[in-house]
Amino acid sequence: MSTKAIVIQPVEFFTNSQYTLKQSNDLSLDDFNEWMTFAVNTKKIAAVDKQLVRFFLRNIHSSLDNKSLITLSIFLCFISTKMTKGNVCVLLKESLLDLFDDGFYLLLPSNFQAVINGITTEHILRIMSQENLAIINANDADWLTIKETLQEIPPIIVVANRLYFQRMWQDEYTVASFFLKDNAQIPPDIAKVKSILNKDIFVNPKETPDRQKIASVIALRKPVSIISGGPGTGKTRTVAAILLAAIRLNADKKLRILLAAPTGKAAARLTESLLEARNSIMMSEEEKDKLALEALTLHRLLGASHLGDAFIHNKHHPLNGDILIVDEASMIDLRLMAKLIEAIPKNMKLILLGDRDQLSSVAPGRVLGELCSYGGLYFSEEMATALSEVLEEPIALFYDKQNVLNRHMADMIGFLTFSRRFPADSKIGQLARAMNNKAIGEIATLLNQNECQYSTTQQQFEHFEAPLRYINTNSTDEHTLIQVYHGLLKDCLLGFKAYIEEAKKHLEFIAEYSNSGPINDVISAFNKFRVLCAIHHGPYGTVALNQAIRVALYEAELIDSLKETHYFARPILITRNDKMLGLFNGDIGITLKEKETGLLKVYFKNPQGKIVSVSPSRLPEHETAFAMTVHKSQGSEFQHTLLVMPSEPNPVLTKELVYTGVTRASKQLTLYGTLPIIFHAVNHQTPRSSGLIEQINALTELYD
Ligand SMILES: Nc1ncnc2c1ncn2[C@@H]1O[C@H](COP(=O)(O)OP(=O)(O)OP(=O)(O)O)[C@@H](O)[C@H]1O
Repeated sequence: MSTKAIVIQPVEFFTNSQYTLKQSNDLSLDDFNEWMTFAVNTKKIAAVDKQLVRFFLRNIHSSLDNKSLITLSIFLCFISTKMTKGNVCVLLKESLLDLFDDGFYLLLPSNFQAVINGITTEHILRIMSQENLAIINANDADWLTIKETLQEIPPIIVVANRLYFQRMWQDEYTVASFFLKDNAQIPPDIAKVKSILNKDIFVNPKETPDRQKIASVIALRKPVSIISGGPGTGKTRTVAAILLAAIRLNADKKLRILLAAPTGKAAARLTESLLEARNSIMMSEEEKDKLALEALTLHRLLGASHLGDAFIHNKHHPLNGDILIVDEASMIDLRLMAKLIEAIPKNMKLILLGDRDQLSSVAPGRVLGELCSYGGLYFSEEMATALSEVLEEPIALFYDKQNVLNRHMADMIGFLTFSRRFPADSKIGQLARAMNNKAIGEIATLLNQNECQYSTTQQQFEHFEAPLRYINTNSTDEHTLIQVYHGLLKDCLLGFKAYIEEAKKHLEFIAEYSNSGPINDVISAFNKFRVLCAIHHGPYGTVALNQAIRVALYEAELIDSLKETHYFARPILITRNDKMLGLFNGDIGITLKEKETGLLKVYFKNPQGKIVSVSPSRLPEHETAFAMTVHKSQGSEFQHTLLVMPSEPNPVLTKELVYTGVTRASKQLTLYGTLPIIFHAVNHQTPRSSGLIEQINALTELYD
């Protein structure tokens, strides 16, 4: 590798342009529209927020006065911004001033701030109700009982203090009622379950009680179940056990088993892990063949059409199968969960797998996390009896009547807690657990003990091979900051070197994309190391780092182009679905040269393990992927993850984000950041408003 100096590129920072306040006491709706246009252009609100306000105002029929129209517009704009931030509903407060306290108020020019002064939320809701834009209900039960009689449902629904867009409420209702559906499936004989699970499947448990066995009994007995656990806690192994037990319980019929995950990468990992899991359980060759299953993306499973967001499989045309396993369920947003649920026939068993502590979906909802809040080590009397029968442990261990929060829900949730990937002495595991528990002192001790210093002789941070490295980026000294950036780029060079050398080694062999062996090797080499950032912008964001890594690779003569947009070994991250090409948001491809033509092609491995190639000019929206956001890394893991935190606090910094970033590392984690920023993140949880729990509770009361 060349020892030439690394050139650090200037970093672009987001600059705010100014909005000129119109000096008028007689504000009109046009003025608010003008402000919204400015706010969209300066990325203070999304274009969809503006469109939504205009859409609603078109449906106003009476002649509201100017002030009411402006106030209503501001309110609508506010609720739209909340929904675009991932909330399913808005939790209402008494006055608009209180309601807007999360920063929206400060976005507004002072003239508009003055307009909403003293206005109560009730006043706005009354206007919306009069205009037939909203229906107001005192509580969930009210709404559930009158829902059936309504001919036309207005676009906004208010239940107790929660305001929804109608579609969101409907999706939440679909999800809530699905999880409470009657058990139309007859649970298998518990004695048979016991003999099957205890024979070869679960031997020598690593913990007492054996939570993998508990989760298996739950999944075999309930039509819908959730298995949540951190990395390496045996979710896939438990699924293999459940499927094998189901096959043995149904020896007389051919079970139709479906596997799916939200992204292509997660689907490919599920296929691979399940194939691997078969080797850790004693089974016949015939049973092994039955478990050689291929996972699909959820979109493919449901049959995404080339037009619009409708699916081929829905309540009128449900899926065909007996058991459906969906992995990485924390990534499923409310909308997709509702669509999935609608496509599930009555006799199909659904098992959701995921890690409740990971980042939620980008779109509204935190479905898995919320559902998991019902789980624990307590069950209804019926389930507790079944469990103690199979586990041969006293019932008192599992059944404490006082603790049953909601027996319908608790009975379908199994938590796995023993991580085989991160045993007690694993530093990555210790850090992840400390972050999850918000154990600030423990985090500080772990990071301080593993802090690495810059070696001026080697011009890099020491101990590149260590399992946990912390590099403190906190400094006001320019020289130190430059050194940190140098060290960071040197780490990137060391991390990506093996991948680029692998790509170069095969340069002559990649004759065509059907020759998948070498391409697989290059993709695997790339997947061993990754830079993850919390954000896009700033010196420690993906944009600046991708640019700087490219320059560093060029300076080290690992890549030979600095000018062209597309270049040999450029990793590509797809950011927009292209159904025609079969490429989806989150897919990663590698730019290589086709030997025969000498042309660059981007090679992707699809969830079925096939290599597909696309000319760079035909790629849908994409970015460089040396550095990517933690959000985009969900469902993947890398041997060595280099996690880079920003130097300033940011609303995206949450406990779920750092936990997800840290747990993407399977063997080595290098963390660039500062303790105050890491503590700031750990102390913030993803703020998402939803009424899923309230709806489930209200429905439980109705059903009971
Ligand atoms: N009961 C068990 N007996 C033996 N090995 C097990 C058992 N449970 C899990 N393992 C092993 O532990 C490792 C992790 O298990 P698994 O892949 O099922 O975890 P996971 O929770 O699905 O991981 P991921 O976070 O990658 O999704 C695998 O090598 C698996 O074979």
